[in-house]
Amino acid sequence: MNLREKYNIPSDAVITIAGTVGVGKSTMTKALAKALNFRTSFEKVDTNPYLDKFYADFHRWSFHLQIYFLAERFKEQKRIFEYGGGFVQDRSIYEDTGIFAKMHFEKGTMTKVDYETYTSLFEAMVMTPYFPHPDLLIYLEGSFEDILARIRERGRPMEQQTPVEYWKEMHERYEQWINSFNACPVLRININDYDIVENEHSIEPIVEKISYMLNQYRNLKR
Ligand SMILES: Nc1ncnc2c1ncn2[C@@H]1O[C@H](COP(=O)(O)OP(=O)(O)O)[C@@H](O)[C@H]1O
Ligand SMILES: Nc1ncnc2c1ncn2[C@H]1C[C@H](O)[C@@H](COP(=O)(O)O)O1
Repeated sequence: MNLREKYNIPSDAVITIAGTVGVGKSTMTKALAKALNFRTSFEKVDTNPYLDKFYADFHRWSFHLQIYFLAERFKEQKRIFEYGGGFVQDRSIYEDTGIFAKMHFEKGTMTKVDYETYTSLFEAMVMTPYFPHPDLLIYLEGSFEDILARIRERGRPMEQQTPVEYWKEMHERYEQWINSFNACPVLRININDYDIVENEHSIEPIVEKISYMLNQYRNLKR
C-alpha cells in the first residue's frame, strides 16, 4: 500500500507548494509527488526567456516576465484540469500577483499602468468561478538566514548577483501575504521540521498532516 492509500488522500487532489525563492518548493514537490504517486507541475526556470533579462534590468522586463509566468501557469492549470487532478504544483499562481507583481510595483520597478493591466488580466483569468482553487496550499517557511544559505548553495547566477535586500524584502512580504491568504486551506511547515534530502522517510509525517487537513475540509464542505 502506498502512502496515498495509507493516509486516504483523494487521488484527484491538487496540492500547491508555496514559499519564497530557495525555501525548498521544487525539492518538496518532487518528494511529495513520489510519495503520493501524483504528477508534478514545475516552473520552468532554465527555458524562461525573460528571467535573466529581468534580473539584469527589473524596470525593463518586469511586465514581460509577469505576463510570461501568467501564461505558463494558466497552461499548467489547464493540464491539471484535463488530467482530473492528482498533482503537486511547484508555486501557486497567487504568489505571482500577491508577492512579485505587487512588490515590483510598490518598489517602483513596474509602472502603475503595467501593474493595472497585469492585475486586471490576472483577475479576469484567475479570480473567477471557472478557475478551481487547489485543495491545499503547503506553505514552506524558515528563517531568512537559512533560506539565503539555500539560494547561495543552489547557485543560480542571476540570483547570486541580486542584492541581499531583494531576498529580505521578499521574505518579509511572504510572511504578511500568508497571514491574510484565504483562497484555499493552508498547511504551514517549517523547513527545520523535516529533512527530505537526507531522509526520504521524513515525508511520511507531512503526508499524515496533509491527510488530516484534506479530510477535515472535505467533511466541512459536505
Ligand atoms: N529539506 C531540505 N534540506 C536541505 N536542503 C534543501 C532542502 N530542500 C531544498 N534544499 C536545497 O535548497 C536549495 C533550494 O531548493 P529548491 O527546492 O530549488 O527551492 P525553491 O524551489 O523553493 O526555489 C537547493 O539547493 C536544495 O537542494
Ligand atoms: N512571478 C514572478 N515574478 C518574478 N520572478 C519570479 C516570479 N515567479 C518566479 N520568479 C523567479 C524567482 C526565481 O528566481 C525563479 C524561480 O523561482 P523558485 O522560487 O526558485 O522556484 O523565478
